[in-house]
Amino acid sequence: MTPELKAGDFLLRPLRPEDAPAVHRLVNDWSVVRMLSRLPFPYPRDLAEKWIASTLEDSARGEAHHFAVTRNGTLLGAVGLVLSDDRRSASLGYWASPAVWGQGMTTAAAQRVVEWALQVLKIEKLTADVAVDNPGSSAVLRKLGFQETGRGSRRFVSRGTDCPIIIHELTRSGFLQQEATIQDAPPPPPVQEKASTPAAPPLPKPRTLLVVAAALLDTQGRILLARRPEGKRLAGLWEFPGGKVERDETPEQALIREMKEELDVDLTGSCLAPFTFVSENAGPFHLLMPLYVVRRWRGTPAPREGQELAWVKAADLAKYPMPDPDLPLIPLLQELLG
Ligand SMILES: Nc1nc2c([nH]c(=O)n2[C@H]2C[C@H](O)[C@@H](COP(=O)(O)OP(=O)(O)OP(=O)(O)O)O2)c(=O)[nH]1
Repeated sequence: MTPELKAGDFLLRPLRPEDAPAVHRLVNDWSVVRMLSRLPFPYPRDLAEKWIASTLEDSARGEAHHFAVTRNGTLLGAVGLVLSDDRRSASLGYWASPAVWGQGMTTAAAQRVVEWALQVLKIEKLTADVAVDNPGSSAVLRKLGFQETGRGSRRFVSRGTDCPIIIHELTRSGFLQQEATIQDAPPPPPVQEKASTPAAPPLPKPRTLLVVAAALLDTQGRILLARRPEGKRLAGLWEFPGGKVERDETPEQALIREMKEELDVDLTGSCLAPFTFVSENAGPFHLLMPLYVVRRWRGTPAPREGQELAWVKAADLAKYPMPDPDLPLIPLLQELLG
C-alpha cells in the first residue's frame, strides 16, 4: 500500500476520489499537460476520476504508487512510481501546479519518493523520461542524482505528435554513493605542498558511527522492531531499537539510555548478551553496530518517539523492510530462535 511520506512542509499521501476536482483543475492546463505524454488536452473531468481509481487499484496490487503532494491540505501536484513486473526497477513521474513552480516543491517531493523507493521498496534502478523542451524537469532530476542515459522519442497525446525525450536513470548504488559524498563528506585532505607527480585524489574516508541496538525477545521468542518515523533518515524502515553511543558512554550505558528514551523500558541490571555486530558501509558513514539480545526488562515497551512497534516472529523478519546493513542479522536471529 502507498504510505504517507513527509518532505519538509509537504505531506505526500495516496490520492483520494475527492481529489478529482483539484487534479482536473491543475492538469487541465496546457503548461502542465503538454509535458505529460499520455494525457489529452482538454483533459476531461472523468479521466481524473478514472486515473485516481486506477492509482488505488495499482497501489493495492503493489504495481504503482502515486502520491498527492499537499501543503496545509491543498493538493499542489503529484509524484508517481510505476514498478516493473519483477519490482526491481520503476519509472518516476511528476507534475506540479504552475503556481508553485520554482519553489523547490517538486524536487523535495520527488526526492522523498526516490528515497522511499530505494530504501524501503529496495528498488534497484529508477528511470525518468523528460521532453527535451522541459529543462525544468531535467534540472529536478539532476538535483536528485539522475544521469542522462540516452535520447528517444515518445508520442505526446496532448500535442498530437512525437516529441524527442531525454532518458534519465538513477541506480541504487549511485544513490548510496551520492549520499556518502554529499550528506556527510569528511573534511578535505591536507593540501600537499610539494607533490612531484599529480596523485589521484584520495577516496573519501568513511567515518565510523557507533550505534548500539537490542533484539528484545518476548516469552514467545518474538523480536521487537521499531519503524523509523517520517523526518528521520531511513524513515519507514524497521530496525532494532537503539541509537548512537555518546562520547562519554559505554555501549551498554548507551543501550540502557536509548531503551528508556525510546521505549520507556528499564534495562538496568538486565542481562545484555552481546550477540553479534554489524560493520557495514551505510552511505554517509560506516556503521559499527553491536547487537545485544535482551530477554528481561522492567516496563512495557511503548513508542516514545513516534515510532511504530511490532513484535515479529523470526520467520517473518524478512517481511519488514530494514536498513541494508541489518539484512545479514536476519538469518543469524532465525538460527538463534529457530
Ligand atoms: N537503532 C538502530 N539504528 C540502525 C539500525 N540499522 C541501521 O542502519 N541503523 C542506523 C540508522 C541511523 O542512521 C543510525 C542510528 O542513529 P539514530 O539517529 O537512530 O540514533 P539516535 O537514536 O541517537 O538518534 P538521534 O536522536 O541522533 O536522531 O544507525 C538498527 O537496526 N537499529
